Amino acid sequence: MKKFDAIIIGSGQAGTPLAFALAVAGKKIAFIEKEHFGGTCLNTGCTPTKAYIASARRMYDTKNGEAFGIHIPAGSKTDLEKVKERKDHLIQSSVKGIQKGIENNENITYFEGIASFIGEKTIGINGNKITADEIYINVGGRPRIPDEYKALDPLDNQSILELTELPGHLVIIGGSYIGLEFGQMFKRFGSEVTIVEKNSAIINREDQDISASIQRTMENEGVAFRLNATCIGVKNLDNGQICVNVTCNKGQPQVIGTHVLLAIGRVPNTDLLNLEKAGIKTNVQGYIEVNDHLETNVPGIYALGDCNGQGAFTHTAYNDFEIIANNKLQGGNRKVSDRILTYGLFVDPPLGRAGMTLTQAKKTGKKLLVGKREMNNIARAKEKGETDGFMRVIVDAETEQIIGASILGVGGDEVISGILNIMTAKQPYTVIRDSVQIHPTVSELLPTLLGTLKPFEN
Ligand SMILES: Cc1cc2nc3c(=O)[nH]c(=O)nc-3n(C[C@H](O)[C@H](O)[C@H](O)COP(=O)(O)OP(=O)(O)OC[C@H]3O[C@@H](n4cnc5c(N)ncnc54)[C@H](O)[C@@H]3O)c2cc1C
Ligand SMILES: NC(=O)c1ccc[n+]([C@@H]2O[C@H](COP(=O)([O-])OP(=O)(O)OC[C@H]3O[C@@H](n4cnc5c(N)ncnc54)[C@H](O)[C@@H]3O)[C@@H](O)[C@H]2O)c1
Repeated sequence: MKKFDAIIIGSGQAGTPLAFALAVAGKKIAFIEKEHFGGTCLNTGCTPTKAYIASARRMYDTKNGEAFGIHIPAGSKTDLEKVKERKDHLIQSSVKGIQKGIENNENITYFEGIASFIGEKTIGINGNKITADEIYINVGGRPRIPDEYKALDPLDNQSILELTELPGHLVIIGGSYIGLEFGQMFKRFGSEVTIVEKNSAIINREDQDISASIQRTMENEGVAFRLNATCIGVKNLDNGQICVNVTCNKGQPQVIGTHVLLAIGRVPNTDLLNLEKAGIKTNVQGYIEVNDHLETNVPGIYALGDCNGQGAFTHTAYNDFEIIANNKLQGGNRKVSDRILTYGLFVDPPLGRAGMTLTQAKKTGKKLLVGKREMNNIARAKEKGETDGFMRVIVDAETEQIIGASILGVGGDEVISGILNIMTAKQPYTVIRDSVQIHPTVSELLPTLLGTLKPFEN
C-alpha cells in the first residue's frame, strides 16, 4: 500500500488550492477527482452561470434601448450554441490550467476516479489502496432529485448548460439561487419562464421586502411565479410537453411547459465515500460534522467546502482552504467561526448580502439602528436607468457595529464589500459614515444612509 503525506479527495474550490499549497511545502500528495478539475463552481456552477448571465444581459440591452435614445431594430435573438461555446471556452482554459499545474507538479500524484474509505486512514481508488496520516475531503454536492422526479429526467444545473436550443417554456421548480438566476437568464434569452415555489416567497431566507422586490423586477420582465405551490408533481404528456401540477391558492392548478428545471437544493456527495469504514460522523442530511478547525471526529481527517455544511458558496469553500493552509503551514489559528456570512444573488439587479437579515437581527433582542434607501433616490442608479431595489444597513446600537446589510440594486454585489470590510475590521459604522466616497457611485449613498439611521421599533 502506497503511503502519502496527505490525500485530497475532490478537486473543488478547497481541494485544488490545498493540493498546490501542500505540494509547495514539500508534501507528497495523492489528489483524487472523479469528474472534472475545478469542481462545481468552475464546470457547472458559478463560471458558466455568470457567463450566461452576461450573454442574457446583452440580449436584455437590445430590447431596452429606446428609453435611452438608442433605437435597436427588432429581431435580436439568442444563439444558445454560441452562448454555450463561449462558456465552454472559458471553462476549458481554467480546467487546462489546473490540469497542467497538476501534471507538472512532482509532489502531486493524480488519480482519476471515485475515492472511498476502506479503513480509517485508507482509501480505495481504482483498485489501489493508498494511505496518509492526513486526509482532506472536499467532495462537494450534487442536485437534489427526489425519487418521484427521477424517471422524468428533469434538467438540472448541469444538463441545462448543455442545451443548444432554447426551451419554449421552461418551468423551474424552486425559487432560490439556482431557480432565479436561470429563470431571469432564460427569459432574457427568449424562453417563457414559470418559477414554481412551495413557500409563500421566493428566496425565502431573505427579508420579505427583498424577496418581493426581486419578484417584482422579474415579473416586469415577464417571468411568471407560482408561489405557495402545495402539491407539486410533474408528468410527461403525449405531445412531448410537460405538465407541472402546482395547486396554488391563486391561478390554474397546472403549468404546461416544454422543459422542467429542478432547482430545489443540493445534497452532499458524502454517500459515495463509505465514511462508516473510517467512523466519520455525518449529520442527518449527510454533511460531515467538523469542529471550528474543520477536523472531523477522526483526528487527521478534515472536511472542506460544501460537504461540511458550514457554507454553500465558493468563497466559503476557498476560506476553508485558507483556514487549513494557515493552520497547517504557518502555525496559525484560523477558524470557521471567524468568518462573516456573505453572498451574492446574481439576478439583475444583484443582491449583495453580509451578516444578518432584519428578521434575524430582530430575534437577537438587541437595540437596533436601521437605515434604508431606495435605489430610485440614488443619482448613479437614475443615470443608469436601473432604479429597482434598495439598500438596508442594520447596526447594533450599543456597539455601533454593523451586524447586517442587504444591497439590492445596480452594483449591489460589489458595493456590499465596503460594508463587509468594516464588519471584518470590527470598526463602528461611523467609519463609513464619515468617509468620502466617489461621486457618482452607488457607494456614495452609504455615508448618507448611515448618517440617517433610525432606532428600529420591534
Ligand atoms: C448553478 C450553480 C451556481 C453557483 N453559483 C455560485 C456563485 O455565483 N457564487 C458562489 O459563491 N457559489 C456558487 N455556487 C456554489 C458553488 O459552486 C459551491 O459552493 C462550490 O463549488 C463548492 O465547492 P466545493 O469545493 O465544496 O465542492 P465542489 O466544487 O462541488 O467540488 C467537489 C469535487 O469533488 C469531486 N468528488 C465528489 N466525490 C468524489 C469522490 N468520491 N472521489 C473523487 N472525487 C469526488 C466532484 O467531482 C467535484 O469535482 C453555485 C452552485 C451552482 C450549482
Ligand atoms: N449566487 C450564488 O452564490 C449561487 C447561485 C446558485 C447556486 N448557489 C448554491 O447552490 C445551492 C443550491 O441552490 P438552490 O437554489 O438549488 O437551492 P436552495 O436550497 O437555495 O433553495 C431551494 C428552493 O427550492 C424550494 N423547494 C424545496 N423543495 C421544493 C419542492 N419539493 N418543490 C418546490 N420548491 C421546493 C425551497 O423552498 C427553496 O426556495 C445553494 O446552496 C447555493 O449556495 C449559489
